[in-house]
Amino acid sequence: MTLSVGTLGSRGNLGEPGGNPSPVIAIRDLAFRWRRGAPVVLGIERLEIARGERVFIEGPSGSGKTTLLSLLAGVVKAEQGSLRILGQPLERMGAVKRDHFRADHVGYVFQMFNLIPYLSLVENVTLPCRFSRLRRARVLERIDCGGRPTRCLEEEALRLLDHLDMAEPARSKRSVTELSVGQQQRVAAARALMGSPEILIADEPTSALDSDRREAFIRLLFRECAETRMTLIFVSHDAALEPLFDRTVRLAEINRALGSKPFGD
Ligand SMILES: Nc1ncnc2c1ncn2[C@@H]1O[C@H](COP(=O)(O)OP(=O)(O)OP(=O)(O)O)[C@@H](O)[C@H]1O
Repeated sequence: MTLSVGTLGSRGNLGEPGGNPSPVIAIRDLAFRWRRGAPVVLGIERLEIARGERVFIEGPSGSGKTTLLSLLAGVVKAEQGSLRILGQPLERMGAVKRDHFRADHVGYVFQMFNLIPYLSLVENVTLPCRFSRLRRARVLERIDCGGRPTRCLEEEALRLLDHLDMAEPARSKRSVTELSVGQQQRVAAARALMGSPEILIADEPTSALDSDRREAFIRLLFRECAETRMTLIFVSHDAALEPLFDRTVRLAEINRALGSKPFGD
């Protein structure tokens, strides 16, 4: 099955200085198995996602949602087919290069948030800028702090936390361990947004929240993504959230490794 691209803009992808409206994510004939000899768990003929699109990934348990996110983030690599992110072929990159690529271009909100308990809220949020010079440079470009980069990073972290209604806990130096689940989630989102990565991936980030707070969180996420036309890939089991998104990708429909859809190894 072929999914069409919603063309939402034309900022040039990496390696395409002409600024063609090429997709931020492009998959062709991809096959992934967790280890050699094991069955293919994800087989996607074609999937394209445009810059700025907000995509809801839906599918039953075991259909490969988290596997797809791991591939998009470059945590794992497909043995067959091609996966281009920002025009770059991830399948041709080694693990170290993929780690750098992820640090520079992908923000990830994990299901369990993965905040670091011995760091302050602001330090948790500025973390991506320790791993990525590009994300750090983007913050420093945006804020003038009189040549004091650490202050710039802290200011940006506080701005993001403020937008996510977390400025007060950050200023009062609350520990990560004292935060509610909803508050931890917002810190995790601020961390993923820090340094404006082109792609934001969120894996079930709302599963611990009640429905009102889920929707409020998503709207906050949308607002931040819209500022830099970030592409949002969002996985959830909650069908009520689906209409908020530009598009839904149904893995049960496109994953040829599932059920009746034969997949030629
Ligand atoms: N690290 C792993 N090693 C081996 N197999 C795995 C691993 N992670 C997932 N799988 C297998 O890959 C398939 C897809 O799993 P995945 O976690 O991507 O599904 P999912 O749609 O995210 O499920 P859920 O909604 O339950 O989180 C399943 O058959 C699963 O058992």
